[in-house]
Amino acid sequence: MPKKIICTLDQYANIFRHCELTYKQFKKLIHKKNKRSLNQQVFSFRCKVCMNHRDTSPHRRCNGCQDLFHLKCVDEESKQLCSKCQVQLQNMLLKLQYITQVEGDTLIVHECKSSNSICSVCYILCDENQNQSKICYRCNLRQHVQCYNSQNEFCSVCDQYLKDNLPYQFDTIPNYIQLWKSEYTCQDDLIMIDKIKKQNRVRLYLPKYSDTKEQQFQESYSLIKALCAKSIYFSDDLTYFPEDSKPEDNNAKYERKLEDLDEDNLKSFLQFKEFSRLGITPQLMVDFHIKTGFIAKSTGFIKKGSILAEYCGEVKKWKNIIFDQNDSIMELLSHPNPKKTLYVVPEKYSNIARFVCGIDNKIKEQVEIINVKCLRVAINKQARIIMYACKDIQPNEILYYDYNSGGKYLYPTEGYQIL
Ligand SMILES: C[S@@+](CC[C@H](N)C(=O)[O-])C[C@H]1O[C@@H](n2cnc3c(N)ncnc32)[C@H](O)[C@@H]1O
Repeated sequence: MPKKIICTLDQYANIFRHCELTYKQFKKLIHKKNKRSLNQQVFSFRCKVCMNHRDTSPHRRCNGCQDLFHLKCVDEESKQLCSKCQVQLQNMLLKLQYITQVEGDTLIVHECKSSNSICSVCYILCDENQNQSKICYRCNLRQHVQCYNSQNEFCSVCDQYLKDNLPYQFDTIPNYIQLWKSEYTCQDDLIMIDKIKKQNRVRLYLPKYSDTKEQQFQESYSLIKALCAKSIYFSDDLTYFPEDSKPEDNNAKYERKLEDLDEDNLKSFLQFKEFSRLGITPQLMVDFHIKTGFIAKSTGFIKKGSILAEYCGEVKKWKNIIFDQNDSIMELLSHPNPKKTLYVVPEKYSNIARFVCGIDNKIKEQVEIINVKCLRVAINKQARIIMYACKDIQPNEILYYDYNSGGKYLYPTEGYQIL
């Protein structure tokens, strides 16, 4: 029988604040998990909690995830950890030693190891075996169904956080995403260096954009919300953290197969970038699906050949992605020396492209629904990836792309399904 400890709610709160041993275990665990991406985070001087503020008010590094946060953005008593790690710590402590129950204003803590969790909203035990709880897609914590905001993919705490922190007007979105910009994101001028005589095999068009500001706002907002939920900053260009790669590593001469973008296609792409860099998407939005998480789908008719997005994220060499858990890796530049082959890894910086659903190309029905393809091109002598509609796309269609179309099977798609 597990040992029972009875304590008041105040004492309960203290258990989670002052359990030194488990706190250290937690720190070690999180530290291990983040060791690889630690250097990278040194460069992202953004508050982990409010995300969008770059002011120089007092800040510190979280002892858990090592990200920076403003002191003003966390509780007085818990200055060692950012708010996300605090909740994780609470749940982890619980999993290690306690199950709690509230009876009146008294809390009963059962001392035992358990796979159960407390609800991150009401702090009362959730039984994972009964279908009465859900996991929030932002904080990854479990909540009772009644504590969850059922209208939404997020728990009520995260939902409120996003409502309070995200822009609520279309005109404020470009300024908002400016705050997310990294100094390592390469926003180069796209210029036509040489006239390309040979036309590209695919004709790219500037897509149609929604007619009303309200609709455009819904689209951009859905993207920003999904990015924020996954702690990804918006970025519409490739990002080169010095410890991962340098822009010079992306030299199109290493890969002969890359096409230079012809004059008409470059023109369409330039026009497209003027909008997309401001966070304005073509008629696309990010929705949520219970089975796959976030998905990109159309909000209007999209003509075959329309540009949908540039595939953006951090650029990494093979050796830096080998142990990567990222689920959206895409090859950028195939180098004769495989160690120098470059990949786009949208882990911290990306755009709508990383929400495009994958398919399992061993299943015929799934291949048939592909409506997005990529054109891998050379612009300013650097490799870039442009996603475009490979067929007409009807309103409300989910976008599907074969992430293994390069034939290297880097991307696990077993068990994938059509939604
Ligand atoms: C490129 S990301 C797509 C965005 C992702 N859904 C998210 O919420 O961040 C790829 C991941 O989405 C999920 N996914 C995408 N397409 C899927 C499909 N057709 N069936 C099942 N899972 C899919 C898988 O978890 C995969 O690792």
